[in-house]
Amino acid sequence: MSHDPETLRRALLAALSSAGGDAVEDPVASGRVQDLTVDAEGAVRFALQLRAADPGALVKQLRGAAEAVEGVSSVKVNVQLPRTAQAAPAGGGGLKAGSVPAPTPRPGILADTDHVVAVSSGKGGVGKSMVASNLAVALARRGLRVGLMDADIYGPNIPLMFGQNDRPQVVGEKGSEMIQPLEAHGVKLMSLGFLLEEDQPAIMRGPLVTGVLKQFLEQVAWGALDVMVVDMPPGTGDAQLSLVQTIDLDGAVMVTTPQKVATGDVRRGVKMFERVNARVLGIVENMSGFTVPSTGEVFHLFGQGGGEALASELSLEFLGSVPIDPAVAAAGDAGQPTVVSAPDSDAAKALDAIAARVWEQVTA
Ligand SMILES: Nc1ncnc2c1ncn2[C@@H]1O[C@H](COP(=O)(O)OP(=O)(O)OP(=O)(O)O)[C@@H](O)[C@H]1O
Repeated sequence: MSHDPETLRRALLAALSSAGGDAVEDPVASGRVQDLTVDAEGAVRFALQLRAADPGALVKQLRGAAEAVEGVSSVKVNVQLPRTAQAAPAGGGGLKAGSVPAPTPRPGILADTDHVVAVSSGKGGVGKSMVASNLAVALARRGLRVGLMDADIYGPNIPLMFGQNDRPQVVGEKGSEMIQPLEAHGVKLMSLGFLLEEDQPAIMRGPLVTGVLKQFLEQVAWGALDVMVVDMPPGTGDAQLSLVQTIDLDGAVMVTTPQKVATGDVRRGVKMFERVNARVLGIVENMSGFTVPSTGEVFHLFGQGGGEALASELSLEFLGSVPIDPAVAAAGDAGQPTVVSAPDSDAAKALDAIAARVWEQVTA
């Protein structure tokens, strides 16, 4: 049965108006639902401007209400997060002239994923997996459909950070089986760590790495996602380069610590992304300083300001800094990313603001 787009539009606006319930001001009347379009096939798109006070489930509720309208075949919500003071852009706005690839439909791999963001670092141990995990969970808590792929197959940390070590299920007919991602804290997860024995090291050569990851991307039943976060292998070698070429990124977040040596590695990482025309969204400085809880005194154990200086030198956006916080390490070990385990900590607030800014950048 075909539906007149204008009738459908009216039905949609009515459904969206009341979808948030009493706790939320009517999202249509308040002008936060924008650019609603319906095509002849019943494919619906609209933008939703979130506010800081909105419940995390609001996007889901609105999407569900739209999907329930008769005649609607699919729903895409372009979620716009509230601006955060902490994540105000600095430096050159994150873009290098000429390095932005034209937006192209994602062919085959991740066809149902709107945006793909890689989290990368020039070297190991700087907190890349920690940033990737918290980024994914922070975005999921704002109602987005989020996937997290642990592509750090040399040391897959994501299962530990999410407290997950079950083996994923394989579903579907013989010959077209798909791996079902696990889910924790609202994020769909896949990691080579789920498929390896605990003490089995994942030592592979470059081409094998790419093969395994490509298979991951093709054979995992991710479903429709607003954003996929990819925890990249550390370093800037061939494996990383070919992975970047395989996944058609929206952009990369570079994680560094404040030391000089670490910023040198990031420089190489940024060059790698530029070589394949992938956009670098900006730089996150992790382990920026330690505040003594009893005195408030701050110790810059690993130096100070390296990430910000590097961002400005490379004309990249400085996305924010995450302090050293024992709660961050404890959260990782306890299987709960910090934005869940200690949401009021400075580290969690910084990570949440970074997530909001990253989303703003990929949807701008
Ligand atoms: N801001 C922080 N405060 C305290 N501990 C942190 C912080 N950031 C990271 N850590 C801890 O440092 C360790 C390394 O972090 P993580 O595994 O995220 O780094 P990585 O760059 O992904 O490392 P690898 O290269 O091994 O994958 C973890 O134990 C993590 O909990």
